Amino acid sequence: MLVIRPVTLADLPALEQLAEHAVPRLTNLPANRDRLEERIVRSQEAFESEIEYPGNEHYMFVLADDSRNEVLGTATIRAQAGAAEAYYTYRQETLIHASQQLNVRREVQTLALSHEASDATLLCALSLDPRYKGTSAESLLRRARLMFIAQYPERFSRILAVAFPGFLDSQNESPFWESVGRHFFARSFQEMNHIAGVRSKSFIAEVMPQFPLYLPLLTPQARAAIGREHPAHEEALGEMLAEGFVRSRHVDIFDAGPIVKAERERLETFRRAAWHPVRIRPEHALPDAEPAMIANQTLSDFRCIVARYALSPTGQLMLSPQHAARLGVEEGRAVLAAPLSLPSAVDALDEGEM
Ligand SMILES: NC(=[NH2+])NCCC[C@H](N)C(=O)O
Repeated sequence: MLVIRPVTLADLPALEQLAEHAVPRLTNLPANRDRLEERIVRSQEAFESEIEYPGNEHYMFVLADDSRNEVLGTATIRAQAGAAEAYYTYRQETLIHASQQLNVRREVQTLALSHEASDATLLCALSLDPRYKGTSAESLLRRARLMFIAQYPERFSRILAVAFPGFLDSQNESPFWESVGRHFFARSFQEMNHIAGVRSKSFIAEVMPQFPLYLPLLTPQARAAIGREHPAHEEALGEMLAEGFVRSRHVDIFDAGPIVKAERERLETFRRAAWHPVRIRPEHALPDAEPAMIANQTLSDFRCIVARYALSPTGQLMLSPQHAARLGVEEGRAVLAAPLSLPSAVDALDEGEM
């Protein structure tokens, strides 16, 4: 049975595999044993600390098949994207170049370096065993983090954001990086991505251009990549848009991948999540019902599974003994449930942003 739980040190070898096989490689999941070990320890500290407001915590989860003792995926929440160092993005802006004398008026699109997303809580570092791609396990891995945030709102920001890996061409090169970053760091995109994950990021502040970039001066390939996700992340972006995230004006500074964001109360999972007391019933006696994410209420023993959303007439959530055992709940304890299905996505720019 598949379950989401906090990471432990025993998961280190599996995490290394997941980091190595992430497509593309992820800055927040460096394929480096020492860095991963630090991240696990840091996550354990976050789960065990008493926290009143978001700071520099990382909460790292794994998707595990507990019966086979296998780790199939991982995902992280960074409580505050820019808690220790600033979180860098490019913000899409419009400048108007006008001359009354010459009777010209031109709108020019620019990208300006920004730290505006630093306060947001970031959902990041998701990597999944490819055998589970497109299954409910993938949705569980991606969205169980929302079930966790819903339970511990004081630990997170009101604004949630996700930065999707940006477009790479068939040679695995980033056209945006080739047109922008490459002029400042004589390294390939893949090397930079690695350095950003394994070393400190202060080099970004030191070397990235400080002035706005004028889009007409970039290559057409670079312009076309702005706000475009990596082909392997199309469905994931679609799911987050269906969840209620909207595209922001911010994009990644290396590959121009899209950054989506939302006030957490607007997300489907938050709006539809409800507490129910548990009633344990034998598997064969459970009525058919839509699948839901179901989470227990224990911080450092957090568990979230997919099971049927079978409610008794008096509002108890009926679980099989196996499911109850996975969640570590007894009859009468409360669990949080939210439907797994989502309405179809609306792809829009955040209207709150000018
Ligand atoms: N794709 C990347 N590795 N981007 C570089 C890191 C940028 C990121 N927004 C940060 O400040 O941490």
